[in-house]
Amino acid sequence: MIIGVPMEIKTDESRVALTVGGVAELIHHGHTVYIQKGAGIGSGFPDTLYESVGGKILSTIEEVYAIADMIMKVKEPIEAEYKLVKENQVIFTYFHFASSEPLTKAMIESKSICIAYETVEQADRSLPLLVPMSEVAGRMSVQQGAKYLEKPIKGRGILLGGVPGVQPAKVLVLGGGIVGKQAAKMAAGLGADVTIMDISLPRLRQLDDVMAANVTTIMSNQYNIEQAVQESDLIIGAVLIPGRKAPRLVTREMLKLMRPGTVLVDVAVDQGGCFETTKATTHRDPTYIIDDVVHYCVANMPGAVPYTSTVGLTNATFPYAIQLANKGWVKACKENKELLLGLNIIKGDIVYEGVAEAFELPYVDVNTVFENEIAI
Ligand SMILES: NC(=O)C1=CN([C@@H]2O[C@H](COP(=O)(O)OP(=O)(O)OC[C@H]3O[C@@H](n4cnc5c(N)ncnc54)[C@H](O)[C@@H]3O)[C@@H](O)[C@H]2O)C=CC1
Ligand SMILES: CC(=O)C(=O)O
Ligand SMILES: [Mg+2]
Repeated sequence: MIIGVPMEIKTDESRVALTVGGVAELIHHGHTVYIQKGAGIGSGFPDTLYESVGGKILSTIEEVYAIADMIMKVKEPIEAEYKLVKENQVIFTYFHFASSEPLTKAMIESKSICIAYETVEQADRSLPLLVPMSEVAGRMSVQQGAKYLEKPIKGRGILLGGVPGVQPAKVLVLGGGIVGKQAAKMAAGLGADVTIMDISLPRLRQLDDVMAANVTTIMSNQYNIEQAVQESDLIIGAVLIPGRKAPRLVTREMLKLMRPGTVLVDVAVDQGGCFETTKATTHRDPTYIIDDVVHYCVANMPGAVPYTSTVGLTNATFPYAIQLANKGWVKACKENKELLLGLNIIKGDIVYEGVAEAFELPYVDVNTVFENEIAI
């Protein structure tokens, strides 16, 4: 198979979809890998290193899309890339379709096969291709939150851990999954007074068992959230209902109850966000203020630490990529239930229910599509 790795062109996104080791392994299995010039530089992989293991460098993004049977990316195609995606081409990347109707419609029109990292799902319902980036974003959310709590950038002016004789900041984490757990660990490690809310009691039990004494677990409901936001300094949005739009837990009205300078970090922004006032921002211009409340809503947080994120991400994606390359998408997805759940759009049909529901578009059972594929 011919695999293409374009350079990420989302603002300040420096991750790349394959490491040099990954390229070497694909070539070892008989595949050809084209990498766009400079695609790996931000993650520490210069073109010469890719070439040293047999990777082929192409100068432009157009050439990469034109030649490849399968495109491996990190972030969803952005508008400039829509027209480059070809019929029957496999696109293996994060899509977060439920948060973007234009992207969904463009990929339907492209007639490509869209396999979304974020919906590949294991039998225990874990999301193996989201986990490593959620670990990064969870840890980063506290780093960013601490920074934006500083007064010169309009935060409350409070140090997360306080100092002896002074109370620490209060951190509220909405959603106690991967992002939430990592965020709580970091905030607790810095000495903050941390509360995690989740709707899953078993999850709250697990967290209670492993967290430090300065972390409290509370059931997530509208009343508890409304109470907690009033006394929190930093609120981290970390909820997820896989493949669907994030639930809006913090309303615009609730901002009025918060203290001026409260910082909201909405990690769930890539699924539409869990604050009503969330709108996606970029690393270059990461925050905005509404009602004196600082919002940080960067949809590709791990992109800012590509040395860590590229390796973390590709450690997880590579075992699936090699199956897609060796077997082709139909056989790979039929034989691997985890990959099957990654299929979101196939040649114009939406085969992931949450995405169809988000935009009230028709949903097609993936098995019907498979029957047609095999009949061809
Ligand atoms: N902005 C960025 O750069 C990044 C964003 N993310 C996003 O972060 C979000 C969280 O991801 P993970 O932690 O991996 O998901 P996860 O599935 O591990 O955890 C989500 C948690 O939210 C809980 N939840 C669902 N509804 C809730 C509610 N109403 N109240 C409280 N909790 C609720 C679930 O029970 C679950 O424990 C996702 O949208 C993911 O795409 C992940 C990585 C990077
Ligand atoms: C998960 C995701 O969207 C990211 O790592 O950018
Ligand atoms: Mg994202």
